[in-house]
Amino acid sequence: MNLMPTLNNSVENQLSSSTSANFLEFDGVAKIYPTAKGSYTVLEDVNFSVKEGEFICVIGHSGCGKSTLLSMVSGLNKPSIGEIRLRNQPITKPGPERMVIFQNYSLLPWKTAYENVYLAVEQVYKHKSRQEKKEITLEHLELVGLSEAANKKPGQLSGGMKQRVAIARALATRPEVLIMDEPFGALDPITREEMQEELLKIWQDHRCTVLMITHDIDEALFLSDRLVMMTNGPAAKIGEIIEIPFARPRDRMKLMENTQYFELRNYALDFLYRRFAHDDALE
Ligand SMILES: Nc1ncnc2c1ncn2[C@@H]1O[C@H](COP(=O)(O)OP(=O)(O)OP(=O)(O)O)[C@@H](O)[C@H]1O
Repeated sequence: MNLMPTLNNSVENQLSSSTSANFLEFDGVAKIYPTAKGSYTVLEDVNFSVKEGEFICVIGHSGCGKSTLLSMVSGLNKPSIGEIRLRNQPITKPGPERMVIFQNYSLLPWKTAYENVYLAVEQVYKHKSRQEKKEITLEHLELVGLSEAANKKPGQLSGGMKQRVAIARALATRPEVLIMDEPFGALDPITREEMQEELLKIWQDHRCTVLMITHDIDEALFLSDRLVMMTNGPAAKIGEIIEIPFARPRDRMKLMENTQYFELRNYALDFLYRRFAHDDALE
């Protein structure tokens, strides 16, 4: 089968076709770190537009600059050249409309699940009453199936439950952009698949824009609308963008019966292991 209608091989085409979307735009972005040995260019000439409500996965070999790229969307890091704009406004600092979820959950270990979520709610909804903030917190713990565990501390929760708390905490602040840096990387394969399905359900209901780093091609094909594949660093760029055409809601078993799924999977594997092979093996 010819993959060409599905694969958008030209970053330039991608740009010209999506500039009208201009929800989130990467415009000539480069990141150069000063090091003891001189300047180190991590990312170079990244141009990319994301539509509102899209689910984007980013894949690439270890060290190519995926986290650096998304940390610039969060505002925790700044481009050295170019800019990233959200609704035409350059991103210069962190903001509650952009929330980040990390692999290691980053929960406060001495606070309960409820308190971890409540703290974020309190920071964003300063004008709301205590009762309203409580309701928002409980609603989001329920959303991720953790009402029963609200009073447990992170040390009493499994990895999947801790990541659910992190998702509840991020979503409770109603972000426009959810940035996820390998959120399920520390989970066992079964919990990981469960979390992917939960995330899709939540995303379908709440419809924020998601940017997610993953090392797992199957995860990317199951979750995303488009898969951004990075070239190797230094000076990594967007190599290719694959449009993932599968209808939603997605059913993992049905996807596995779809020959196009394996064609896309093989295409992505070929990109990573042959065309941009690297010493560090992906999963
Ligand atoms: N503050 C910094 N100063 C200098 N170099 C840095 C700094 N932060 C990151 N780097 C380097 O930038 C490169 C990209 O790092 P980054 O964490 O963005 O990659 P990544 O693709 O997310 O990697 P991984 O998949 O292993 O998490 C790496 O070589 C890293 O060592």
